[in-house]
Amino acid sequence: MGDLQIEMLHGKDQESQLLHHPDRVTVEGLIHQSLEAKEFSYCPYSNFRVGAALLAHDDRVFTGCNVENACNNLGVCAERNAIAKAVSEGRRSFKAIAIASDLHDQFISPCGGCRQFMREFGANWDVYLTKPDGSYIEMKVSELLPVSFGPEDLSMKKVVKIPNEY
Ligand SMILES: O=c1ccn([C@H]2C[C@H](O)[C@@H](CO)O2)c(=O)[nH]1
Ligand SMILES: [Zn+2]
Repeated sequence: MGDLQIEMLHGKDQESQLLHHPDRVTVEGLIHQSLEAKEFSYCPYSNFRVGAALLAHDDRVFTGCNVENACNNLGVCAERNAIAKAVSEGRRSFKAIAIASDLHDQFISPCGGCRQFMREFGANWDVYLTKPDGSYIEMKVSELLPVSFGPEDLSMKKVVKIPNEY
């Protein structure tokens, strides 16, 4: 590694930087923000609070909580809420998302819809599945949603050309 690169890594968790992961302090901060976001959860139907904190490429953090509805299927998950906030403020590139719930013994696992929503913005970024004590496991979007379908697939070669107008 060149001197310049070493200098750029100065003061950071070098291994994390080399692996293109956020450093430990950043990860812990993001988890803390997901736990805080959980406090705003609106979940009168499930009583299942979820919070998310999404780290964009420019290091801005967007938080989200689940927001339920009397018309049940209109509820939105914490992760999707955070992603929609970020995209609606011009961010489409993400480093990581932390997800928090109140489950005592389990790491919160995102639903299938949220996995697909994350995958829309790339498969190679980090997801931290946490417990309320701040412990976590780290997974890539691609591990949570293997053999995924994404935006690139829409423009792959097809056997027939479907005209725009029928
Ligand atoms: O990863 C998850 C799992 C569940 N929920 C929400 C959806 C619903 O409001 C409640 C119960 O499923 O928790 C999330 O927001 N994120
Ligand atoms: Zn979800």
